[in-house]
Amino acid sequence: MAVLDNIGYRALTEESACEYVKSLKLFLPDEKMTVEEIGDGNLNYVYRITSNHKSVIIKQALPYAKVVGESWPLTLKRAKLEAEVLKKHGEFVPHLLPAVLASDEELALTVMEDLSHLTIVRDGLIQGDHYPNLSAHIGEYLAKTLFSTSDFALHPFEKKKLVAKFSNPELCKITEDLVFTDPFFDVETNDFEAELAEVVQQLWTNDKLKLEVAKIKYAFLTEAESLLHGDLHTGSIFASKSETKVIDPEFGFYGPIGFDVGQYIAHLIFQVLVRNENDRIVILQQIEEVWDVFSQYFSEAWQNSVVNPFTKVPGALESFLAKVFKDAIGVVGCELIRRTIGLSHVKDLDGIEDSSIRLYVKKATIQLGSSLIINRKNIVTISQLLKELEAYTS
Ligand SMILES: Nc1ncnc2c1ncn2[C@@H]1O[C@H](COP(=O)(O)OP(=O)(O)O)[C@@H](O)[C@H]1O
Ligand SMILES: CSC[C@H]1O[C@H](OP(=O)(O)O)[C@H](O)[C@@H]1O
Repeated sequence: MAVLDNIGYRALTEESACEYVKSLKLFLPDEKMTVEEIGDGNLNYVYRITSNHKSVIIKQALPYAKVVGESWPLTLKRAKLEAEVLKKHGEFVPHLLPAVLASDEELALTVMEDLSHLTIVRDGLIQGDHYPNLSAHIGEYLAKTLFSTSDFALHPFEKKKLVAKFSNPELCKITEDLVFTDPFFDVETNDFEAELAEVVQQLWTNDKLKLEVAKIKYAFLTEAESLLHGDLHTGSIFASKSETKVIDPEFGFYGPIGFDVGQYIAHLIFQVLVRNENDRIVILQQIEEVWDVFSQYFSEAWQNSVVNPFTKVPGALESFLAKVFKDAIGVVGCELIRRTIGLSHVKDLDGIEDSSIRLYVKKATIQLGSSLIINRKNIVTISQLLKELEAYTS
C-alpha cells in the first residue's frame, strides 16, 4: 500500500460513526441513534446506525485485511473502488443493488441503504430457505452489468477509460493467489484437515491439472472483458422471497465475464454437495436458471447492439457465450477447491458437524473441482454440468 493512502484517514468508532451520518444530514441533530458493528466479512468494518424512523449502513475499509490483522496491509483505495462499482453497476440494475447515499475517499467509507430486512443468501440456504427469484435476479444482474460495460456496448475510448478507472491490482492479487495459485501448491496459508492430506497431495502433484489452472489464471490476469463484481459468492448477496441485492464489489475490475458467472455457480454447488437428494433439486434448478436467464438477457442486449458490427455475424453470439461458459466452468473448479483447502473457507462445508460426512463432502468437492478444470472443454451445456454433479452427490 502506498504510504500516502493514509493521509486524513481515521478508523471510526461507534460514536464518530453516528456523528458522521449526522454531519451528512441523514439524521436530525438531536435524534436518538443506536449503532452496532455488524461486519462478518474478511476485510472491513460495517456499522448499522438506526433511529426511530430510519437506518443506514456505513462500511469502512481498514488499512489492512481485518481477518489477518496489520501484518497484511491492504490499500484503502478499495473503498472508493467499491462505491464506484456500485454506482456504475447501478446505472444498469439499480433495483438489484443497495443505494449509495454517500462515499468518502479520505475516510475510505461508503454510506449505503440498510438491507437488514433481507438475509445473506449463504446463511439462508444453509438453514434451508428458498429464494424463488434468486437466480433470475442474479442472471439479470450478470447479463446487464457485464454486457453494458463490455466492448459490445461501449465505444472503445469509453471502455478503455473504464478499464483504467477500475484498475484494482492489490485486490486482484489476492484472487490470483488465493483462488488460482496457492491451493495448487504447498503454501503455508493453505488450510485443511490432516485427513485430506492425501487428496491434496494428489492435487499438488497433478501437472495436467496445474497446466489447466495456469490457463484459467492467465485469462483472469489478461482478459479485460467487462467490469466484474469480482467476489460474487452467496455471502455477497442479500435476498428475500421477492427481492435480491448484490453487495460488496470491492474486488471489482475489468476481467473475464466467466469469473463472476463461475463464482456464483460454484457457491450454489456447495449447497448441491451438502444437501440430501430432495432438497438439492431447487438448487440444481437455480444453477440452470442463472445460466438461462444470463444468456437470454445477454443475447437480447447483443442483438440490439450497434457499437460492434461483428455482433451481426452469424455464430458470433453463440461463440462468445460458449467461451464464457467454458471460462465459468474453469472458475467453478478453482473456487470449489480454494474454499475447501485454501485460505478463507465457506460455512456450507465447515459447518457440517459430523466429521466423517464433512471429510467425505470435502473430498468430493476437491475431486469435482479437479474434474471440472480438466474436462471443461467437454462440458458445454448447463445440462452437462448438472450431469457431472450427479457423480459427486450421494
Ligand atoms: N447494505 C447493508 N445492509 C445491511 N447489512 C449489510 C450491508 N452491507 C453489509 N452488511 C453486513 O455486513 C456484512 C459484511 O459486509 P461485506 O460488504 O460483505 O464486508 P466485507 O467486505 O468485509 O466482506 C454482511 O455480511 C452483512 O451482514
Ligand atoms: C483474506 S481475503 C479472502 C477472501 O475474502 C473475501 O471475502 P469477503 O470480503 O466476502 O469476506 C474474498 O472472497 C477473498 O478471496
